[in-house]
Amino acid sequence: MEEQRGPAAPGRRRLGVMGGTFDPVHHGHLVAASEVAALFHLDEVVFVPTGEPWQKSHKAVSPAEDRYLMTVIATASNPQFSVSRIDIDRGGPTYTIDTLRDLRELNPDADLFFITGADALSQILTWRNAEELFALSHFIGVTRPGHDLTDDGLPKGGVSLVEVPALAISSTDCRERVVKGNPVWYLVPDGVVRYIDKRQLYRA
Ligand SMILES: Nc1ncnc2c1ncn2[C@@H]1O[C@H](COP(=O)(O)OP(=O)(O)OP(=O)(O)O)[C@@H](O)[C@H]1O
Ligand SMILES: O=C(O)c1ccc[n+]([C@@H]2O[C@H](COP(=O)([O-])O)[C@@H](O)[C@H]2O)c1
Repeated sequence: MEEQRGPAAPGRRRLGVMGGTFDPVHHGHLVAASEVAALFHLDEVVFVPTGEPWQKSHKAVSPAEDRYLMTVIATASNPQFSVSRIDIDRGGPTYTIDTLRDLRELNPDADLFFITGADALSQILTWRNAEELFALSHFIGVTRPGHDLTDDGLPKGGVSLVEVPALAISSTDCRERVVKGNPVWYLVPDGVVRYIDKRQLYRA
C-alpha cells in the first residue's frame, strides 16, 4: 500500500477513476476524490457517470445526460477533475471491466486508481469479471458513514483502504429531500442545486 502512496513511477501518470451513477453528484463524491488525489499523488481524477447501472435497474434513474451535466457542473472548478462520457456513449449496461479497459486504451501512459466507497467495495465480487478488475487498476476503498470498510476476500495488494472526512450524504437522501421540498443546499454544489431546479429533477 505504501508503494501506491509514494510518487508516480518515472514517465507514468496516475489517473484516479471515480465511477458512479451521480444521481445527483454530491459533496461525498467530491471530498472522496479530492482526498484520494492528495494521498495518492494522482495527476487527475476522471469522474465516469454510469450509462445504465445494472445493479440499480430496480430503481428509477435520471437520464444519463442530466447526470453527466450535473457531474460536469460539480467538477468544473477543479483543474484536477474531469468527466468522461465513455460509459454513457458505450450504451447498454455499465460494467467497470469495460470502463477500465477503455481508459487503459485511451491512457497508455497512466496507472489507474479506481475509487469506491465502502458500500460499493463490499459488492465488488458481484461485478462482472470481478477477478480481472484488479489486474487493470489498483482499487482504493474509502470510508463512508454507516458502512464497514473492509478488503476481506479481495486480492492482497490490489486494494488500499483510506479514511476520508465523513460526510453522511447519499444521492438517495438528496432525491428524497427534493421530493419532500427540503433543501439540498450544501449537500450538493450550488450549480447542481440550480440544475435540479431548472430541470425539475426528482419532483416525483
Ligand atoms: N458520502 C460518501 N462518502 C464516501 N463515498 C461515497 C459517498 N457517497 C457515495 N460514495 C461512493 O461514490 C461512488 C458512487 O456513488 P453513487 O453515485 O452510487 O452515490 P450514492 O450516494 O451511493 O447513490 P444512491 O444513494 O443513489 O445509491 C460509490 O463508490 C459510492 O460508494
Ligand atoms: O462492473 C459491474 O458489474 C458493476 C456493478 C455495479 C457497480 N459498478 C460500478 O460501481 C460504481 C458505483 O456504482 P453505483 O451503482 O453505486 O453508482 C460505478 O462506476 C459502477 O459502474 C460496476
